[in-house]
Amino acid sequence: MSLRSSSSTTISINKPSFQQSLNPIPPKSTFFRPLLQTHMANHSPSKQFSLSSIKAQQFELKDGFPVDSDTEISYGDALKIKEWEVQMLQNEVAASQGIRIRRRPPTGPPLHYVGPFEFHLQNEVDTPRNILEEIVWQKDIEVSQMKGRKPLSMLKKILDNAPPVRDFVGALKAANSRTGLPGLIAEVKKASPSRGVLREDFDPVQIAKAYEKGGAACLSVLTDEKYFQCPLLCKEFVIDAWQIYYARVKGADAILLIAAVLPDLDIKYMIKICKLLGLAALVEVHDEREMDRVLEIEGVELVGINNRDLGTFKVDISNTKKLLEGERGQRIRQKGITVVGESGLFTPADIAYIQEAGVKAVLVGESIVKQKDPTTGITQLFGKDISS
Ligand SMILES: O=C(O)c1ccccc1NCC(=O)[C@H](O)[C@H](O)COP(=O)(O)O
Repeated sequence: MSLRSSSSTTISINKPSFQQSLNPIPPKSTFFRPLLQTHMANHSPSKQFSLSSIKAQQFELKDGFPVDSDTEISYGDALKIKEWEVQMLQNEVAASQGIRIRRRPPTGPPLHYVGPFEFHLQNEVDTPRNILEEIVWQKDIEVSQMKGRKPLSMLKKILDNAPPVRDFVGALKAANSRTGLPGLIAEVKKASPSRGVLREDFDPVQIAKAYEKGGAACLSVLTDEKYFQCPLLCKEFVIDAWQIYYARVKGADAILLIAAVLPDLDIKYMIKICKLLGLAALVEVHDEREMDRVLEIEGVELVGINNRDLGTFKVDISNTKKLLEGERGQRIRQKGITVVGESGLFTPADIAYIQEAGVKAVLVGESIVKQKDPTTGITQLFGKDISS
């Protein structure tokens, strides 16, 4: 749409400027409620715009620069601007915590709009900067659509029909005590953004059964119907509390929370929901700053150190060691946190290396899912049979 100022300069706002694939429906700000509520209380449209004659700050261009003017715009547009501002505020808060992944803007930013924040080039704002950001923006659309089909109220009604939660952390600890090796979370995945297709003949049930036979303590899969004895991690890009309920309804026993994506308040809130539902939360970090943030959050029992940088795909297993060294490592042990070493583990030497660093569990995908027989793949990975 466009606004026409008194000097008849046309200024476009809310232009559908996203990549086509990212723009089928208007997303909603569903999360970060405390912040959003505070922000909306201070900036509520009802405070700034009357319903009958809605006035908003607007801009005409003079010598190419925006100039405030008092003109009428629709209530809907005013709300869209607010929603966009709140989203930008969320990104600002996340950035202050070192989170480089931004949440998808609710609409294209108004061109030349100067709100509480200043914007620069349009492309900086409406184009994902790396694969993880793209995944998260796509997830926003997916979750909005799924929530439309299965609202939270509906999920809550069928929550009791879900199978009982199995003890995810307990299973890892038990495997560690039994074998003297890190408990294995075996990942069922057909492909990944960094490695492409890993297995053409992909039968998730057969692979999961082979993992179980090979001695996996837990399984990591995309949310699916439950077929297995092992506790299941729903390996998802969780950005909305709704996904946690959905995972539980589908039989998950644990979910993944990625610190590179979620601000502290979101992680705290989601951990509370996990506890309410009896789920374990695997909180994933990649660097020291993320680890330090997570160590400040109460109730974290399971931390995954991802050796893969999800922005660049670079894998370095010494990352696990680095994050478990010195005072930080001591703090983790004092807190009784179970640490999972994730990604890039291919050989018994790799397992020994990160076990030495202090992990009690590992999350492994590629090296075992690619094997013709994943059961044998597990034995080869650990250098011995860990099934009994
Ligand atoms: O694996 C990817 O390419 C990837 C890209 C973007 C986001 C997440 C991604 N993977 C998730 C994981 O971290 C791994 O699936 C998991 O840790 C197992 O790793 P691996 O044993 O190296 O398959």
